[in-house]
Amino acid sequence: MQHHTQKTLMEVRNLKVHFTIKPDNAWPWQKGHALKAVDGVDLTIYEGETLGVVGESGCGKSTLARALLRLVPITEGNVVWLGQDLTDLDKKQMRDKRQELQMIFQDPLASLDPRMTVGDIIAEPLVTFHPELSKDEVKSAVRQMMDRVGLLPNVINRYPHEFSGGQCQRIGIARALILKPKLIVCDEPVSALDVSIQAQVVNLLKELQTEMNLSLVFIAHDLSVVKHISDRVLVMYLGNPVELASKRSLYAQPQHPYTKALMSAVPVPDPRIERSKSIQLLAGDLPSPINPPSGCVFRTRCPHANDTCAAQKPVLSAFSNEHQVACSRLAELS
Ligand SMILES: Nc1ncnc2c1ncn2[C@@H]1O[C@H](COP(=O)(O)OP(=O)(O)OP(=O)(O)O)[C@@H](O)[C@H]1O
Repeated sequence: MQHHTQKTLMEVRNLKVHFTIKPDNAWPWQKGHALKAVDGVDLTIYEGETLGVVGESGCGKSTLARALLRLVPITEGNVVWLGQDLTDLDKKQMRDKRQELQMIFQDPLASLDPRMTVGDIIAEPLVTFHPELSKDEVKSAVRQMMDRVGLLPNVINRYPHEFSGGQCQRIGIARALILKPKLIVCDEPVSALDVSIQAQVVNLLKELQTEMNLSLVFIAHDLSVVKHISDRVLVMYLGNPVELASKRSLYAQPQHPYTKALMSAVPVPDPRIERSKSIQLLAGDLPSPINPPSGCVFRTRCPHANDTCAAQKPVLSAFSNEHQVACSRLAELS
């Protein structure tokens, strides 16, 4: 598989993020329980690759994204960045790492400071980490980056509210790239944008990735959005990884019943077909991460679940050398 020859940037080991529920926000039976937003993720991120992360709302994608940059407290496990465990670092050391690890957010306007001009927003990380640079040097770096992401030079003194969602996301991308990071975690960067704009932003990220040898973690709630940009895709369900594979293998032969259901929900020209198919395949509601099902967390919605699934929690295991699946019944079903 292609990535075996690539350098490892990040190694995520048994990562768990559990939130404590504040007594005021909880029903009596929930008190003292943890909300298991991410419950045991193992993952390697290679240099220059794009890893898509997909799952429905609430499955823990955003929490996983934030945990990779330690923007949420990590309950258990490790995030090793270029051989160094980020969970060992103090605040100052972690802040310094932000030069190499950046994030792009879902709501482009909300993530930009409304009182700052575009030029200042993009310059800020550079000014913070490189106080030695002259004003002219900063300005020229900002102009270059603006050009690179498709913003015209004459907008440099404007404010975020004057821009469309797509342009705001370009500003966010320029800001994330100005320090030439190695990894960018993109948390649903196009979900809030018009469908007609989504492809432009995805294509821009892909171009920049190739040009700068960036690695991207690209989060989305449906498989069609990550298909174009990803080298590998991780499918999450209720805080757990259910399938991790090369793009080719995942889309050609999805193995996990949840992934198969997601595939069927990928928009098709006739909306009536899409709806009836996804309902048929994914019956029932998403269980609560406060009280997840025992064993396999997907079993309550899985058409193939049996007693083993209730008793044993499956872990990602090799289906082929480029494809891992967490399903106890894989051998019988595939
Ligand atoms: N700070 C927090 N405190 C308590 N619970 C949280 C917190 N952040 C997230 N959660 C909960 O963790 C679970 C996972 O949330 P997360 O936002 O990671 O999911 P997601 O897959 O990104 O969903 P979405 O697509 O809606 O953003 C949810 O049940 C959510 O309510």
